[in-house]
Amino acid sequence: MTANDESWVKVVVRFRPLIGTELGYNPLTCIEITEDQVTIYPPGTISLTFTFNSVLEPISTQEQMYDSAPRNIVEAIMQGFNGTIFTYGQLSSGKTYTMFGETTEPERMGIVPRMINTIFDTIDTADENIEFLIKVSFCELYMEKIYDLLNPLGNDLKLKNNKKGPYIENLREVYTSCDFDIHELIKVGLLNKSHRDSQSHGRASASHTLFSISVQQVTPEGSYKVGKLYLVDLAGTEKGSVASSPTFKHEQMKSVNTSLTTLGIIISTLAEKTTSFIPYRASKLTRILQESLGGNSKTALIITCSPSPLNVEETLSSLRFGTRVKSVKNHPVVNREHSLIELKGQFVKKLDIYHQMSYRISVLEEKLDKVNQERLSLRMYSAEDEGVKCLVDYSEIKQEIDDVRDRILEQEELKKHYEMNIESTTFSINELKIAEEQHKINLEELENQSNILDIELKDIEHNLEILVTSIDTMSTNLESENLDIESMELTLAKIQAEIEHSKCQLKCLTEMRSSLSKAAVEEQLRRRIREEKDKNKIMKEEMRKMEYEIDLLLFKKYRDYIEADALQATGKKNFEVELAIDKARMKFLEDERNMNSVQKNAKTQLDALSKMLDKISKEYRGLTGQFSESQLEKMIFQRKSVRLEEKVKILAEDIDKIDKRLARIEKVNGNASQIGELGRLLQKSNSVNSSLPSRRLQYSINGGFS
Ligand SMILES: Nc1ncnc2c1ncn2[C@@H]1O[C@H](COP(=O)(O)OP(=O)(O)OP(=O)(O)O)[C@@H](O)[C@H]1O
Repeated sequence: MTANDESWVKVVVRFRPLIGTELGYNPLTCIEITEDQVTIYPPGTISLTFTFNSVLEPISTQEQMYDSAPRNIVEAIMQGFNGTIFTYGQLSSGKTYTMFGETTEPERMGIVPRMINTIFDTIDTADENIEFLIKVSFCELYMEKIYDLLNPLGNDLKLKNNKKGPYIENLREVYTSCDFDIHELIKVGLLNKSHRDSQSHGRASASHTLFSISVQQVTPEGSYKVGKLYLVDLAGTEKGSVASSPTFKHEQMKSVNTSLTTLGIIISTLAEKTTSFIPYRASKLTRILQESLGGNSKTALIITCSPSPLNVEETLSSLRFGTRVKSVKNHPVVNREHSLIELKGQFVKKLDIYHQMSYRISVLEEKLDKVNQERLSLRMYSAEDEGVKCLVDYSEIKQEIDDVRDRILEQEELKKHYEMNIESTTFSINELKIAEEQHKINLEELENQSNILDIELKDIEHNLEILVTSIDTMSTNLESENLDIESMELTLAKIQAEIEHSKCQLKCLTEMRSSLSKAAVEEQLRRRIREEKDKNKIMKEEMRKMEYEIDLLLFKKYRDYIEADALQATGKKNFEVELAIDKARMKFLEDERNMNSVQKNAKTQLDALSKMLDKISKEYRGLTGQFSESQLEKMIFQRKSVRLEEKVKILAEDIDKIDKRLARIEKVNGNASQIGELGRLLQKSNSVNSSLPSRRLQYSINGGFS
């Protein structure tokens, strides 16, 4: 089997040694291997024989397995082909052992570690001018979800398509230049896998693992070829009579079945060639491996089987699957691209051959002309048998000419091909030139933009300086405003103390006023007047009584006078009566005097009280006015203090904003693409800046903020 072999899907069957309960079963095996064939003897029924590219005994070594097909595919990768190696089989049939083996023991190493050695052996012996670029990825497909085994955070990755075909988005691809690194990466990947497997029962058997390595080679002339290899350890097929885990859940089985059934359908469709539609998109596995199945890839399927009659059904099922895969034809081609220098070199060589051929044709044509001339002269002069000889010579030459013509045609074909190549290359060159021109224009534009950006940057720096200065000024203003606020607060406290004092005074006055209210004074006065009037009344009563007594005495006197006249004896009595009258008159006058003085006193007191009342009222009015003034002043100060607080808040916010902008500006300074943003920020900052002095102005004009 060579790398250039035409049908490039190889199927190898590998039987593993007996394990577990198989060792105690009788008969031990139901298989017979003869070279590329295996005959299965199912208990109680007829035997079936299958032929494959290779069938490996249970005692086969890992090296024999690697040499059966994988090695050729790996070598083909180094020639620029794509390749895929699958391991397929029932649960615990030896898929993982075949694919990875035991990486610590060289003899028991599986395909993957051996593949790495082959690649690096080839690199070691290759032309030292060739540059190799190697990248690897390692992922797991479980329940139709893709997990990155080289990145523990790479869960449920998306499968996307680009013009090259399907690819896994965000899958970590590690570039590496030494085999040790790749061995380490595999260890890391397997560790991640076993960690994930331990979190979910049955996952190990229900997941497909995909290891991929791509090798790109670049010559000093610029041509390159790239080969990509997929190594796929498929999930176990559904029924595993020996080791099927009780934890292998229904959903897991369903998912495994979906992908493996799709794989089977695709392989059957490709083998039968009944339709051109291949349902690659039915599962993620087949989508990823599209090129490996019926496409541009050299593919090997390694079917792992148990030799025990206990697993005969699964073994037969796997072998039938392998038979179908065998009929699939892939069409691998080298993924190569020649450099322009190489194409030109080839063209020059072919041109040289063409010129040589043309020269030979002209020589032969000359020869032919000569022969024709000879033949003519022979026809004219020679016998018939001699003519036959000449004709024989002529046919040989003709044959030679025809050959040469064919070769010329071939060369012309080649020439055309190379001309086309050159044409397309020239076209590409022209396109490149156009692209270069465009690139130059873009470059110029970029330079212009860069200049503009430089200017803008300078502007920004300048504005920044202004901004910093204005921030300083604002800070100073803020400080002085803070001082203002402090002094205003002091004044306010004083005023509040005064208001409190005034309130106390007012309270006292109010109390005084209530105790000395006009009504009360009036009432007091009225009472006194009433008392005086009563006294006066009593005195008047007494006076009336006295007048009555006087009248009575006068009457008596008159009567006595009359009687004295008459009697002249009553002269003494008259004198006594006149004396009593004089006394009563004197008392009356005194009482009248007393009453007048009491009235006079009461009036003086009333006047004094009225005056006092007026004075108190005046004082009360003054204090009330003072109190309302204080209240007004307090309100004004309160309003002023609120405004000042608001102003302080605005200033603090402005400073905060400016700080943030400054931080952003610093950030933006290093990134020219964000300069527009910076400009906007700066404008905003400037507007903030410019708005501040106007506020201050307003404040100073109005004696406060409005
Ligand atoms: N060719 C072989 N030589 C020696 N031991 C083998 C061979 N093949 C498989 N084994 C052993 O058989 C057991 C099962 O193999 P392995 O785990 O590779 O099976 P599997 O098909 O990958 O299982 P699963 O489907 O569960 O992933 C392991 O203990 C392994 O070491």
